[in-house]
Amino acid sequence: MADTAVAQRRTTVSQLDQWMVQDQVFRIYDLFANVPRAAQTLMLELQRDNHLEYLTQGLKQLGPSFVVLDANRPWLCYWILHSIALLGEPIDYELENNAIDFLNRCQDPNGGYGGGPGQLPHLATTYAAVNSLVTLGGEEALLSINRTKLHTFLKRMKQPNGAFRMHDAGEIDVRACYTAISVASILNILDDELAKDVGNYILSCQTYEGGIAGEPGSEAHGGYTFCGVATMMLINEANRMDLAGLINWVVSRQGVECGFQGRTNKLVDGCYSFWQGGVFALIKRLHVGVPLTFSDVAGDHDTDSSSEGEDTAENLYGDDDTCGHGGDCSSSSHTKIVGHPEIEPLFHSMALQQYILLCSQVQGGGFRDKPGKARDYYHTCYCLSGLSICQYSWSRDETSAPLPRAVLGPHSNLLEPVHPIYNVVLKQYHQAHEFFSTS
Ligand SMILES: CC(C)=CCC/C(C)=C/CC/C(C)=C/COP(=O)(O)OP(=O)(O)O
Ligand SMILES: [Zn+2]
Repeated sequence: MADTAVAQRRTTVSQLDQWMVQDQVFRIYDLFANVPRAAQTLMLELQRDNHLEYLTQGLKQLGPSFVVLDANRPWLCYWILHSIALLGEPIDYELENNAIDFLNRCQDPNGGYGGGPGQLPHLATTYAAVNSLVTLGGEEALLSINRTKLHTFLKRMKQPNGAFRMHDAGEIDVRACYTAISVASILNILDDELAKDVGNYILSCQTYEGGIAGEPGSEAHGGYTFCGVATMMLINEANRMDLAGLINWVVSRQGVECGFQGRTNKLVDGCYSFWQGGVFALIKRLHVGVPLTFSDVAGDHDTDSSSEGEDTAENLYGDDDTCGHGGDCSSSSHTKIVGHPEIEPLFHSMALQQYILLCSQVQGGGFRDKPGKARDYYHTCYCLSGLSICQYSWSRDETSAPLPRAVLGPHSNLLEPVHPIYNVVLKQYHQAHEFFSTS
């Protein structure tokens, strides 16, 4: 009863909020539909220079000794460095050295990374630090990670039920499982002891809705669903999940605003472009889907606007699949995989790019949750990561070139591809993989 009352109250509150967000979003889409073609192109353009400027300023503000006072600094490093890598830009030599030095000082003598020098090692900041160093790449960054001590830290966080704690005496949840297994895997220190029973714990967090919750008995959420699915893939147990239920849940999270919400009856938010969009990239890697119909129907794709010559966002969706104001992005028309050598994504990739570029992108640089909110580095990282996922969502695998028509806006919007399990740029992942396979 109590749960039902909470759910009903949330539905009512959220309905009002949702109308207000939709009003703002649809105003932007109306504006887009009514401005001249040149202005539309400008609106859809990824403001590379401004994003780079915003990101570089952020890195500089962290300073030579990264003196910002909070426990989030390895995260800030990762969000900024990964965003710059997604843009395909190099990092200034001095800033790179500062970052390596700073992260090294966050490393605990007994393994793992804290939020700042001398702070308790924590799995979330360990993940952020390791992904930052993998993103920087090169011997100095990769060799700075004490893998033996890190393995000891991971074993200390391991629980008898198979899950992990975030830190000594900290919370046990799906995030902890993902961050532990992700760093162990990318550093090539994943063994049976670390993997033991973690799959059982993740399975106990898959809810009746089909998504994955942070802990058993909680509500399915995009952030935890990404973590849970990625973990299951890393331990080769993804097929133990209710995949049909999972797909059903995640396809239903893309709304008429074109972006994703994190959970049922909540608001759309740019960061879920990756947390939910990434789940689709993971599912594609599993080569499962509903209904899986592989056939040679090249040329039969409703996102192909090239023959029309009018590349407005609405036209890009074709007649029966509009995802602007009237369309329903969660319609079953998206839940198919067809074609060879491409794969039609299970979500509306063009609609999501529209939300990211028109609603989350801040023209002066950076990305935000939604119109009316301020930009920040977290949303910049996850909007760009989600944008990259979209751009490669039609490619069968990582060796296929991205399809030009899969990229909304000018082709200069194209970002680097990511490895969807770790969320590091693919090239950096391969370098780290090779490095840690031989050392
Ligand atoms: C790798 C790693 C550490 C991943 C973290 C994954 C992640 C984003 C988890 C989400 C946590 C959560 C329940 C947020 C809800 O916030 P909210 O209630 O403000 O947002 P909502 O209304 O959109 O649900
Ligand atoms: Zn967000």
